[in-house]
Amino acid sequence: MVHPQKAGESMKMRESMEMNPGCLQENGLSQILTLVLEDLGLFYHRDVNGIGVLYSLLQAPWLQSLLKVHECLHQYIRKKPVPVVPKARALCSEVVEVLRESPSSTDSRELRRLLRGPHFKALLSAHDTVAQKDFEPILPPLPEHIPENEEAMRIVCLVKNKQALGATIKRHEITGDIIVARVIHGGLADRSGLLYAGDKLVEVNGVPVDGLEPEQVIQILVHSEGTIIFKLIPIGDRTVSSHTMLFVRAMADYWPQQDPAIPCADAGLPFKRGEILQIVDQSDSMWWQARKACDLSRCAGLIPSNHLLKRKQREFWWSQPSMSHSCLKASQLSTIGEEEDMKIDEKFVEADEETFESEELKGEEEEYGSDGQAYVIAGFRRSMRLCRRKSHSTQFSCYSRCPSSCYHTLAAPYEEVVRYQRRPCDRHRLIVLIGPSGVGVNELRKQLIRLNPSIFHSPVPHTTRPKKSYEENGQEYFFVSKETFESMVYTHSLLEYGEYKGHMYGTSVDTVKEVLDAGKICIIDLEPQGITGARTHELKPYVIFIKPPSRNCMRQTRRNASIITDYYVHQKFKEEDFQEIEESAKKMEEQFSQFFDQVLVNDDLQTASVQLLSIIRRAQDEPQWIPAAWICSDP
Ligand SMILES: Nc1ncnc2c1ncn2[C@@H]1O[C@H](COP(=O)(O)OP(=O)(O)OP(=O)(O)O)[C@@H](O)[C@H]1O
Repeated sequence: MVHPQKAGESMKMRESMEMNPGCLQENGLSQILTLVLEDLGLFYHRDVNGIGVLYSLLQAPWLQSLLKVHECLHQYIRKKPVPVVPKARALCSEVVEVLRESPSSTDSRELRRLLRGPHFKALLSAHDTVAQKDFEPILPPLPEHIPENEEAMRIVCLVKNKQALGATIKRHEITGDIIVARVIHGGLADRSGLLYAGDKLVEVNGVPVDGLEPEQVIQILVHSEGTIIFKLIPIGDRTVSSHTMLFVRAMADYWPQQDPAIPCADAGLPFKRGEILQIVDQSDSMWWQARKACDLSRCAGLIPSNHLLKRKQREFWWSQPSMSHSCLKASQLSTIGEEEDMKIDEKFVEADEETFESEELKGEEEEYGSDGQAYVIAGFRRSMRLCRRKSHSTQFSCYSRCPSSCYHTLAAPYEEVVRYQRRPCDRHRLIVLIGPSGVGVNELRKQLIRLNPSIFHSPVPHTTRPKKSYEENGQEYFFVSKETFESMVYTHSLLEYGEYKGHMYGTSVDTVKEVLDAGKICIIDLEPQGITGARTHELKPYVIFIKPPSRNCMRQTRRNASIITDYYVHQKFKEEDFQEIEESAKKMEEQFSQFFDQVLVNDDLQTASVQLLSIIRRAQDEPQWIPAAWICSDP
C-alpha cells in the first residue's frame, strides 16, 4: 500500500529528478527504489502475477540498509578525504615542546605522555607517508649521458620469507646468459609481478652473474636472507600466458625427486594416480605448472606435460612391463589357481555344481526385504562369481578386454575432469564395487539391497548354461544360446564376461540401463579390468574400492564367516586367504586406484554398510569430479 503523504513526497522527488537529472546521483539508489516501489504498488493492488514477490523483495529492510551503505560509500568516493596537515609528526613534536615549557598540570602531563608514546609517533608517521603520497622509494638521479646502446635495466627487490622464491633459472643455449627459466604460478616471484620468464640476470645482491654457473647463482640465492636484489634486463617481447585453468585426474604417479629430467626437483609437484590437479600454466610444452585441487591456496609446482609423461610411461612400460601390463595378471592368476588346486584340504568334502546351485537357491529363498517381501537378489549366484574369478585365466576374455584398458592407461596420463552435480531428473550414477575376492563386496552389496530393496537393484546376468527346473528366465539369469552370447560379446554389449565349467556368464550393459531407467540405483561388482568398459557418459559409474582391514581385524571379524571356493560350499577363512586378500588388494590399488572415486575399508560389517550407504548418497546428490568427456557427449 502506498501512503498518501509518501506518494506526495515521491511525486516531488520524481519532478525534481526530471528537471535536474544530475540530482539522481545525489539522491542515490534508495530514492530510485522508492519510485519503483510506488509504481509496483499500483500493479500489486491489481494483483498482477509475480509482482507481490518483487514488491516484498524491494521492500525488505535488508535491501534498504544495503542501499544506504552503498550511498554512503558512493559519497565517500566522491569526497576523497584530504589531510588537514601533511606533517602531523612535526606538529606533534612542536606540541610536546610547548607542553614541556608550559605550567605543569595533570592533563598536560598525560597529553605529553601520550604524544611521546612510540605507537602514537608511528601512527603519525604512517599518516604523513600517506598524506605526502610518499609511496615510491627514492631512486638515485639518472646519469646525464646514457649510451645509445645501453639496455634498460630493472631492479627488483624481493623480501624472502620461509617460502621458496618460486622461479627457476637456466643458461641460454645461444647467448650463454643466465635467464629466468620460469616463474612458478602463485609463488613469491609471481606475486611480486616483477620477474618474468626470459628476463636476463645481471646481478644478484650486488654480485655480477656474468661468468657464473646457474648452480652458483642458486647458491647465492639460497644463502641470502631477508631482501634479495636482482638487477636484470627485462625480456623484450613478453608472451602473456593465457593461464587457462583446467582440472585433470592424474592417471599415473609422479615423484619429481626421482625424475632426473625435471629442471628443478624442488619445484616439482608430486602426485599419485587418482588425484585431481588444476593445471594453471601450459606455456611450456614439456613442463606444465599445476596445483592440487584439494589445496588451491598453495603455489603451483612443475609436472610433466601430457606428451612428456606419456613418453616417460612408455619408457617405463617397456623397461618394467610387469608393473602395469594387466595381461600378465592372467598368467599370475592362473598360477594362483593351480596352487589353489593343490591346497585342497582333505577334511572338506568336495561339492559338485548341483550342490552349489541348490545351496545358492536356499540362500536366495531366505532373502527378505525390509518391507517383508521375499525377493531374489540377482547377480549373487556362486557360478557367476566363480566365473568372474576364472575369467582372468581365460585367453578369450583377456584378449577382448585387456589391450584397450592397458592402452587407455598409457595413452592418457591426465584425464580432463569437470565438477558434475546430478540433477534430480537425471538417471542415477551406476555404483561399481571393486575388491579382492573374499573381502566382502557381495556381502555389502547384499546388505544394501536387503535394507533398501526399493532403491537399490543389481542387474540380472546372462548365461549360456541350461536352465534348471526351479529357475525362471530373467530372475536368476537370462538364459541365452552360445551364438546369442557371442554376438553380445562382439557388439560390446557386455560389461564383463567369462567362462566357468564350459558355460559363459556375463553382465550386459542393457540390463544395467534397465535398472537405471526404472529410477533405481544400480549396484554391481566388477573385476577392475572391467572398469574402463563401464566408464561411459551414459552410466557415469562411481567406483568404490572395498579394502580389507588389517590382518588382525580380519581374523576377529571373519571368525564365523566362510569364503566361496571352487570346491566347498562353506569353508572357514584361513591365514592364506587373508594373505591372498591383502596381496590382491595391494595389486588392485597399484594398478587401478586412478579409477577409484572412494575407498571403503570393510572392517565391522554394520559400520561399513552404513558408510557405504552414505558414500552412495553423496555420489548421487553432491558434486563430484567426472571425466569432461562424459559431459561433452551428453545430448
Ligand atoms: N565386515 C565383515 N565382517 C564379517 N564377515 C564379513 C564381512 N564382510 C564379509 N564378510 C563375510 O566374508 C565372506 C566373504 O564375503 P563375500 O562373499 O561378500 O566376498 P566377496 O568379496 O564378494 O568375494 P567372492 O565374490 O569371491 O565371494 C562372507 O561369508 C561374508 O559374509
